[in-house]
Amino acid sequence: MPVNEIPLSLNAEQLIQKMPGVVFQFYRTHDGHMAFPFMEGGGMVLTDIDRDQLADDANAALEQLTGADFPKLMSAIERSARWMLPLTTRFRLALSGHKTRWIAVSATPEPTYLGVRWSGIMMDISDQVTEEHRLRKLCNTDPLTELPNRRKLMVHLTNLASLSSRHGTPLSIMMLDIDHFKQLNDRWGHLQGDDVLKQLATLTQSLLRSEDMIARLGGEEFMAVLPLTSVKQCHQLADRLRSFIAQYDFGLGTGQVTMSIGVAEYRCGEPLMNLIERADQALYNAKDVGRDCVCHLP
Ligand SMILES: Nc1nc2c(ncn2[C@@H]2O[C@H](COP(=O)(O)OP(=O)(O)OP(=O)(O)O)[C@@H](O)[C@H]2O)c(=O)[nH]1
Repeated sequence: MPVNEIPLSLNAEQLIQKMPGVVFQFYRTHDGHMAFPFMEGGGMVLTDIDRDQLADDANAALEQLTGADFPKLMSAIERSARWMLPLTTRFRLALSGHKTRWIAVSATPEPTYLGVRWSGIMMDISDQVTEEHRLRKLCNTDPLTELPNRRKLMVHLTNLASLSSRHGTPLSIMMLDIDHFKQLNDRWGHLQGDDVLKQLATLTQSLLRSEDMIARLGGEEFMAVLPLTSVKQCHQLADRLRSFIAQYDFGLGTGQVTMSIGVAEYRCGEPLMNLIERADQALYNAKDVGRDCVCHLP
């Protein structure tokens, strides 16, 4: 039978019931009253929702949205209403007995004498959001040590530098490099080398504050970013870290793994590359004067 002759088994209303999402109309009156006079469909979104209440008054239900999602949704609605632009946003919905679900909204506004009316759809996009989070983590994480990678660190450092410039607060970095790692690999094997990198990641993370970030830049090189820390404090901390590592066993016997560390403090408004180059140069000096030490440029 030709495709255009296949009979429709459902009318529009039945079709909406079978959709994996919700079709709705939403009003916001001039005095801020909100309501969903029409809301039909299938999928998770409608479980648990009192549609009669929403048809009457949606304010109370919307105010229960998780965390920052209520103000975010309200400002998206405001923007859409003001400029008559499509309303496109996402928010979390806590359904009792279920994990919090992510809902995507897409709706078209039109002015009415009462206020603004939107017609649109809502879909449960929780699986898609979980996948997005997984991919984002993958993009920002070093697979061997599970530390943040260079990309994540640079975003973090850029934000902290901007805060430091704005508030005049100190910000320092450490560039850390394992000494003679090639020899360690040659002597104990690459797998043991990998294990040292992993242990080092756990160790340094446990010795730093939770607001500090340590990232693996690649190979045997790491960088730590320390907000609200002067270069003097950073130097002291780096030396404590260095000394702890030099005395740590790593399963190879103490004294087998040492690190050289270069430290530098951010100068208000300077390009980040200058800061990184100073720490790098300090690290180079630390290697030059015999390794297992901390240096900073005068
Ligand atoms: N096991 C292991 N080794 C790595 C990894 N990434 C880089 N390396 C090794 O790290 C070694 C780094 O060697 P070099 O750059 O010569 O530095 P080094 O031997 O530490 O010497 P200095 O830094 O001058 O003290 C190389 O042999 C790399 O193969 C990794 O993920 N796992």
